Order: sequence, then structure tokens, then C-alpha cells
Amino acid sequence: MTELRPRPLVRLRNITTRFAGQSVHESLNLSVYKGERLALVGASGCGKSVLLNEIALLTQPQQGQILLFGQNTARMDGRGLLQLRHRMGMMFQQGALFSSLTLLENVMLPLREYQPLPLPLLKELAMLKLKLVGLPTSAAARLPQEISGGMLKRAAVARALALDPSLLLLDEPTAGLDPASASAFDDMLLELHATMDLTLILVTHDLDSLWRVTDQVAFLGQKQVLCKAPIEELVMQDHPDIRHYFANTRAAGAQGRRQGGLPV
Ligand SMILES: Nc1ncnc2c1ncn2[C@@H]1O[C@H](COP(=O)(O)OP(=O)(O)OP(=O)(O)O)[C@@H](O)[C@H]1O
Repeated sequence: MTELRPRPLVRLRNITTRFAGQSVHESLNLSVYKGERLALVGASGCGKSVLLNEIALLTQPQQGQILLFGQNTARMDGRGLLQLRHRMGMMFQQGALFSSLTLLENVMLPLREYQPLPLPLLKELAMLKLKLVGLPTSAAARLPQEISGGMLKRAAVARALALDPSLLLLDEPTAGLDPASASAFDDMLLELHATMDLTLILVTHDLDSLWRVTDQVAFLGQKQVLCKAPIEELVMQDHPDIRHYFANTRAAGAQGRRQGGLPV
């Protein structure tokens, strides 16, 4: 009996993206399945963040189709798209929190906008989200500029989770964090994935995160997804772009550590 493959949660079909006549993606295809922890990787400028923003419905490609939760976004009206957006949370690279609002107020923003609940309940929900990402109660009243980079990233995740999305998108979540904070952040992501039934898509250059957090990695190169595979399989690929990306000393070091060898 043939086993039916589940429908992808995210399906990108023949995506072409151009800026000023120059294409970043050309007929790019990618499927992401429910529960996956997928990283988008590739050389700087290959279009990872652009693709993430397209999945988040923040920008649109010139050609191609984006299907989210089985629905073709091109055929949806504004109301339908808004409902889809609520099923996704996005963590931006710099956190994108409002500097004049406390962490609690930042997390409450999407709730206030879309959940018609009494204020004390909204506060309680926002507080729960801050706790979920490991922030202490005392952090709730702090402003973004009063906390560490690691806490800021966690607060940004708390806001992304405000509306209980099932798909969490993260743009370089561990960039700028020291190794211990980055590792603690990765632990938090794994815990959230397990407890909240999340699908994760992250853009990252952090090789430790690739090995630790992901179960699938999509390698972008030559304007397409050259390969989607678990990291162990991806690093064994013969494609010159993939070999080049993982051949530098940092990559070799992380790979060596995973395999119990010495960093090169
Ligand atoms: N709004 C825009 N207008 C013009 N060009 C853009 C715009 N957004 C992105 N680009 C270009 O598209 C290309 C891909 O950008 P993108 O930020 O997705 O790369 P990336 O793979 O995420 O890079 P990095 O790893 O350095 O963050 C780059 O050449 C960038 O300059």
C-alpha cells in the first residue's frame, strides 16, 4: 500500500523575485511540512531573508505561488490573508520591538489589536508568553534598551508567539549573541517546538544552531533551493556551492566538533 505524504504546511512553487531587474530567486521550489525545524542557509545575499519575508506575506514575489496551510495565497482576499498571518509568528533579526514600550506592552500589542479581551486578561496572556520564553517576571516592566541582547531576542519570540501561531519564522535569531546565550536560545527553541506543536523556519549562519536545532536544511544557491536535507546529509553533497559554504574553517570546526573530531 502506498503511503500518502501529508500536505506541506508551506509550499513555494516556481518563485521568482527580482529587484531592479536583477533576479534573486528564479523558479524556486520548496516544501515545508508540519512539525519540521527547517533552516534556510546559503551565501550572503542569496535571498534567504527575502524568502522568509515572502513566506510571512510581508512582501510578494514577481512570479510563482505561495501556498500556506494548504491555501493558495494568490487567491485570497485581505481578510483571508490576515487570518493566515495570525497563524504565523515572525521574529525579526533586530527584534523590532518598540523602544518606548515595556516588554509586556510589546507582547500585548498584537493581542490588543486582535483579541477582544479585558485588559487584565490580555496582561496575563502576555505575561505567560514572557514566561514561556524564559524571561523573569521582573523583565516585563523593562524597556527593550534596558535588557541584554539575549533577553531582547527572547522578548521578540514572546511577541511572535502572542497569537499562538503554529508556524514560527525567525531571521538570524542567534546573530550577535555570545556562544552561551546562543546555545540557551537554541534550547528554548527546541522546547517551544516540542511543547507548542510548532513548525520552525529560521534563517541562520549559525552552524551550531544548524546541527542542534534543525531536522531539515534548505540550501539556497544559484537562485534556487539546491538541496533540502538533514544537515548530516547536506554537508556530504558534492555540489560546489554547498561544498564551498561548508568548507570554510568555521564550518569545518563545528562539523568536526559534532563528529567528535578536532576543529580544523
Ligand atoms: N527591498 C529591496 N530592494 C532592493 N534589493 C533588495 C531588497 N531586499 C533585498 N534586496 C537584495 O536581495 C538580495 C537578497 O537579500 P537577502 O537579504 O534576502 O539576502 P540573505 O541571503 O538573507 O543575505 P544575508 O545572509 O547577508 O543576510 C540582496 O542582494 C539584497 O541586496
